[in-house]
Amino acid sequence: MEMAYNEYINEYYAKIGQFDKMKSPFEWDIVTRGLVAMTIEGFVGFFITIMCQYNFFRKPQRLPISNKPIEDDDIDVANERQRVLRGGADNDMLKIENLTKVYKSRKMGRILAVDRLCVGVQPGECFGLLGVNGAGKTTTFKMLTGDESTTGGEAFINGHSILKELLQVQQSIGYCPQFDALFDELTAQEHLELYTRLRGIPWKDEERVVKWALEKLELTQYADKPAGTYSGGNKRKLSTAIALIGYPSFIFLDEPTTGMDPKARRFLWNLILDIIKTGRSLVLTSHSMEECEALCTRLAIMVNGRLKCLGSIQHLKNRFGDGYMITVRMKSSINVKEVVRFFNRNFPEAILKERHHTKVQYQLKSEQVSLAQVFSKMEQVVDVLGIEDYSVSQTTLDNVFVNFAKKQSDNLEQQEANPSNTVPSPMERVLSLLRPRSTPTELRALVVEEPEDLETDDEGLISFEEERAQLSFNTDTLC
Ligand SMILES: Nc1ncnc2c1ncn2[C@@H]1O[C@H](COP(=O)(O)OP(=O)(O)OP(=O)(O)O)[C@@H](O)[C@H]1O
Repeated sequence: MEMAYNEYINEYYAKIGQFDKMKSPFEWDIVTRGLVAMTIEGFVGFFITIMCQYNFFRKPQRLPISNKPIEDDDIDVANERQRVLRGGADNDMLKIENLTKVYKSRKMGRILAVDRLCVGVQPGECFGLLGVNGAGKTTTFKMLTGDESTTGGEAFINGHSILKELLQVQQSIGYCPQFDALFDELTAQEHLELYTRLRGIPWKDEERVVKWALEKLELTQYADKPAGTYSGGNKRKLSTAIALIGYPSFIFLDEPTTGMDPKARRFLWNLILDIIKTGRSLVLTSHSMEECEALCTRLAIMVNGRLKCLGSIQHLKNRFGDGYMITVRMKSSINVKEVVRFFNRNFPEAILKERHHTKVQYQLKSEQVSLAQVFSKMEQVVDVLGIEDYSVSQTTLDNVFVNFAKKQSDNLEQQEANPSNTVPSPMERVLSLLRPRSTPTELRALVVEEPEDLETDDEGLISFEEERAQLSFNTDTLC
């Protein structure tokens, strides 16, 4: 603007013949001043960015975590923990040892997002990480990919530590984040070119790799359109294509098929199956049980940051969902009580799973009653109880998931129930300094037995419960 204005004034002076008043655009107060300021700003900004990247300003505090078994762990989860901690997973592509993350936020207080996660993923495995919203899946991914710092524990990808060799880890992984990290103005072609260069793919191979990725994800027709104009499904495809660039040996896909149409979804599933066949490994999060059934060789369900069950799909169904689900739909809600009474009398072992306006659902173990008995008893009362229709099905992965999902506590609910977590007024802050600190809600439940002597420094062998107690007294220093 200043150059243009100066040019305009110069033209005027030239017209009236006052050539001595004309100024060069490079004079200090016209452009040079701005250029110098921008140069300094550029260097300072770059320096600050580098310092932030390497956590120069604030080193995340880490907690030593004991390798003791956790009492209420499920048997499969406990076995996996033992396998990992005793070195049985040393040859796995991914080894996670007691990975823990505590977030500290002004509004919510401290949140234990991931709690002592232990798991190993073998070569050629597609491992599914399931859980309701807020269970801690994305946080786990972020820690493994270096997006977030870890509060405790360690993980190895391809034998490289995420704490000490993050660069090597990042070179061997592909990551499709939950929210598309795309530049709206760049086209698919430009995105892929950018990532092939970041991945260090030789210039001569760039064109071939980009073409391969575009074709593999069926994005060729959108190659030259800006990503900002893509549909949700196509954005996911592009994010997945970016994750596959450079033939990474380990791939993290965070809800990759969200928003994709059924055809595109199946296409991606086939692609994932092809990847596994090449001996590479994959960790996947999804809210689609159908997807997990189609892809996952093993899966785990996460609740409140902890693994609640782990194993192959068939194993989980056998352990947690064995039996039948009987769904009864009534003509009117008046008969619901009658149906409940009928079940209590005839199938006393049946567990009431759901009860709605005109619908009830019961679960029955298959060894408790045969299918023939179920049908014969139901047929006798269809008309008497005013049953519109009923169905008997084997329990699905959905049922298993819903059972666990019910156990997830909602942080927001806790937050509302605990007014001490809300933002305090300045006066309250001053008063709180005079009061002894209380344990925040999220961690209070876990601080079951407070250690008698918190000062004990047992060379890093402090138990996790003690560590949590310490944590509660040490609010300000946590990252
Ligand atoms: N940056 C953050 N600061 C504070 N709390 C956070 C932050 N990120 C996540 N959380 C909290 O950590 C917990 C786990 O969140 P996370 O995003 O890992 O869940 P998720 O299982 O991936 O859920 P979704 O299925 O919705 O993606 C939640 O309670 C969430 O509120």
